[in-house]
Amino acid sequence: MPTEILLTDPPLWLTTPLLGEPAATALLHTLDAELDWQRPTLRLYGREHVIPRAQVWMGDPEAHYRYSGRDFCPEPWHPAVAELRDLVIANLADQGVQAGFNSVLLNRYAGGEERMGWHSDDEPELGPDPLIAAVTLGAERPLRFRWKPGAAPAGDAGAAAPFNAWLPHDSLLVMGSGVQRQLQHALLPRRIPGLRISLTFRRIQS
Ligand SMILES: O=C(O)CCC(=O)C(=O)O
Ligand SMILES: [Fe+2]
Repeated sequence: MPTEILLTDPPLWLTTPLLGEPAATALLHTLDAELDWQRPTLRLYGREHVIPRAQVWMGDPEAHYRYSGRDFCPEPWHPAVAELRDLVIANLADQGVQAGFNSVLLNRYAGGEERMGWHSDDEPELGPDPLIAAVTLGAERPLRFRWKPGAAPAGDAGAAAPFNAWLPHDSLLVMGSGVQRQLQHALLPRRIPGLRISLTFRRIQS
């Protein structure tokens, strides 16, 4: 499986394809049809906002998670998601990376206007230095990265600039050690039509 290295320090890389066809497209439709997609409201600066996407939180029963001030209890693993989790773990093992995931946040973007704002996946439950594996199915959109203040690599100005990681259908983006500490990422609205579902596998420490 071809791998494209986006950053070496901290490590950020993209592997495509992951499942191959027709499996990847079949999985997109299975998840779209069979999951109980939720649009919770979040409190931001004292006001309630419906999130601009839909989501499902899934995982082992003990993998509780606080996100934007709310406590999420995971849904049990859908068999297709559990199978994908194991494939991602095997793919990482092939690349010499030991990883275990007890939970996944699934995000469903109905079209280009749906989005996720700037953040790092740095909640305390994830531990000091999480490895997060993000699978994309459906429309190809860019995940935008920007360096946190003081974290950008020294040297030429280009290395410190924000950049896009284009995430094609059936791809695996790995955010390794230091990515959450040094960078933020966002899925910004773009005039790119089509359904996209992402699965960000994580390990919650208990
Ligand atoms: O949809 C994406 O690719 C990004 C999702 C993400 O950043 C997250 O689930 O924390
Ligand atoms: Fe994220």
